[in-house]
Amino acid sequence: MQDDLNVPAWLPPLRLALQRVGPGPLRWLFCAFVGLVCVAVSQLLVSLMGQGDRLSAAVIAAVCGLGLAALFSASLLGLLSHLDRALRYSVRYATRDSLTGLYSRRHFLHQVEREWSLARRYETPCALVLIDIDHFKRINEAYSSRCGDLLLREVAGVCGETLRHADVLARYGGEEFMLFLPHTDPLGALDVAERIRERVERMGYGWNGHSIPTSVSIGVAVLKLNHTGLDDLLNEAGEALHLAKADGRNCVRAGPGLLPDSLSAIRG
Ligand SMILES: Nc1nc2c(ncn2[C@@H]2O[C@H](COP(=O)(O)OP(=O)(O)OP(=O)(O)O)[C@@H](O)[C@H]2O)c(=O)[nH]1
Repeated sequence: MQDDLNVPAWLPPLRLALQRVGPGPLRWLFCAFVGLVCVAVSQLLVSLMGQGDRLSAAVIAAVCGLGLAALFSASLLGLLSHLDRALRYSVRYATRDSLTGLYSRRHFLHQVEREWSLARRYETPCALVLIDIDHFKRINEAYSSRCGDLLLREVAGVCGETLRHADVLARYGGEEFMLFLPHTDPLGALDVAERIRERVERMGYGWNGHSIPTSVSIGVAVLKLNHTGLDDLLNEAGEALHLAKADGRNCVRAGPGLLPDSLSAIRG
């Protein structure tokens, strides 16, 4: 899913143009401009005082005018380029988690609230998948929090590996990831969750020569007719995750009423 960048369409071509000119030529342009202004002012003064050659003074003044226009354009491009970069930077930091590069919780909720309303209005299926790394505290304590940080990045990468364009993945909390799947029925959502669980189990994370067995517990919930807000879906995903933890971790559990009992527990 794309960021809401809100960058005007004319900014990128301008930025490209400025990048082509580059900072070095811009500096030379500025020096040339200052030189031209000096010459122009002196020639205009000479011309106004009725001395010297009026034609050459006018030509020099015109050249200076062009130089001024060129410099003004270049400065404007520079300024726009800076603004564009600053805008992209601030959008990225407002919407992304700095460690994993995934969406932040706030941005996720903002995006998903809209998607959830659409799904409810048009009665299309959608699902929430809550993913939590097992025994993460132990890993932090045994191998350092740097090791934990890198593990978070790895798991984020695995979670994002097979997503569709419309799916929304976020770092939801410390060692928790949340995945919203629009247009996805319960079996589809359970399938995605199980694939993520398997991939994490197989990813083979290592730290300083130690192999660290890694697993995730996953709770899955889907939109139901009796849901009145996104919170209902979030709560059900949370409940399913608790079930997965209580059932020994490294497994996927479905939220209440999502599937018949015989199907609601998938063990990895
Ligand atoms: N390295 C690192 N650790 C974090 C980060 N955010 C939260 N944590 C740690 O994650 C740990 C989460 O611990 P718990 O909530 O007990 O979960 P757990 O140890 O995974 O236990 P279960 O979920 O029950 O399997 C805490 O020790 C937090 O300090 C982070 O950004 N980096």
